[in-house]
Amino acid sequence: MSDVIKTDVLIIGAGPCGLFAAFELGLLDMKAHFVDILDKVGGQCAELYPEKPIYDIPGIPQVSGQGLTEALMEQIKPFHPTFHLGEMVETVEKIGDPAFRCTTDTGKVFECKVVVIAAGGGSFQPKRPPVPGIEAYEGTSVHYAVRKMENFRDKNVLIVGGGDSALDWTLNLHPLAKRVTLLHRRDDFRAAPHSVEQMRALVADGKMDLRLGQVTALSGADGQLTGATVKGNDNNVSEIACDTMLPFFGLTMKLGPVANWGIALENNLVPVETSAFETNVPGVFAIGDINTYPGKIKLILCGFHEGALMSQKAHRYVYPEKRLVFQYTTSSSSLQKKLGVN
Ligand SMILES: Cc1cc2nc3c(=O)[nH]c(=O)nc-3n(C[C@H](O)[C@H](O)[C@H](O)COP(=O)(O)OP(=O)(O)OC[C@H]3O[C@@H](n4cnc5c(N)ncnc54)[C@H](O)[C@@H]3O)c2cc1C
Repeated sequence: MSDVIKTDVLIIGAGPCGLFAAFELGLLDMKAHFVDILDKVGGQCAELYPEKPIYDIPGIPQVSGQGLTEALMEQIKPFHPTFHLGEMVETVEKIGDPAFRCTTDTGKVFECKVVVIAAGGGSFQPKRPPVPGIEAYEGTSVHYAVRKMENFRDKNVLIVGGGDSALDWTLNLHPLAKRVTLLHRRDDFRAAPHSVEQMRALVADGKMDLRLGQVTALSGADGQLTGATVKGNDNNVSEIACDTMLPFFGLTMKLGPVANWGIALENNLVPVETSAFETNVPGVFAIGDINTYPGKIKLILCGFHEGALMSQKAHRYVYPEKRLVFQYTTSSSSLQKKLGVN
């Protein structure tokens, strides 16, 4: 077993509600670690609408999804939360009263007093392209994310898609890979225009290939890809030699492993009581889009409120011997000291 990471609170999901919870926990001296399946923080705000303006964050008339994420990161800085990105919490196991052991898909192990499920709509999961038999190559030759660029050195890489991820990885991997081919179903890309221009310049210089069409079959053996059959827009069928394929067809949200943690669920949401947003398992809380209770609305501001109330109850589990005295940040010198604003 890898070294166990001990923390007061493990927050599963670094969306806006999880991020703000670290602030409320920090004010009450609780240290938080985050795990998020995405390789960035901000949840839906950063992944689904980074540039769209949000108009209903209290006191902020207008802020973009990315702007809100950055502001929340700035706000929680004094509490130095630790982020484990690109990892999914797979198991949550009760080991005390309350105490939990949580493991991720990369084998990290956490032990904590309190678990905060801030998993939004669940885990963002890559959409699988409709290619027969693709499952046999997943994890060996077909990858839906680039965790380590070095793994693609000297590979014959086929990147499929026409959005930002496809274009970004085309540009990032082409200096490293033996050859990169970008395949998209039409000669029209949804990615940032300057990335598209850079890609076209590389194609013009003969440094990479661009093909139009769709993958209809894969060839190889024992999980090792050797080629992809492509039906071109002109209906011609051809073979692209490749040992690695990276399809970027977007993300869907699935509840994922939350369903296996022994927590009561209701229509794929986690029912909570509304004084602290605790689940049916004492010490496990659910805040933000993942929870449900009478009157729930899926707004970021509701998740912020839930994080504040959750922290009060979490304090009882982390510091059972300490009495909590309510304080305002405006007037408490002790809170201001924690925030470094004295
Ligand atoms: C287009 C659009 C516009 C919107 N506009 C507004 C608006 O104007 N105002 C407003 O208030 N709300 C708006 N919303 C809703 C708002 O974005 C959500 O309410 C908010 O993001 C919920 O935050 P969260 O922290 O609960 O979850 P999320 O933002 O969904 O984040 C959850 C995180 O948990 C991670 N995760 C899930 N399962 C696991 C696991 N097992 N292990 C590790 N990580 C995991 C996910 O990867 C994700 O990053 C909008 C949503 C969309 C899609």
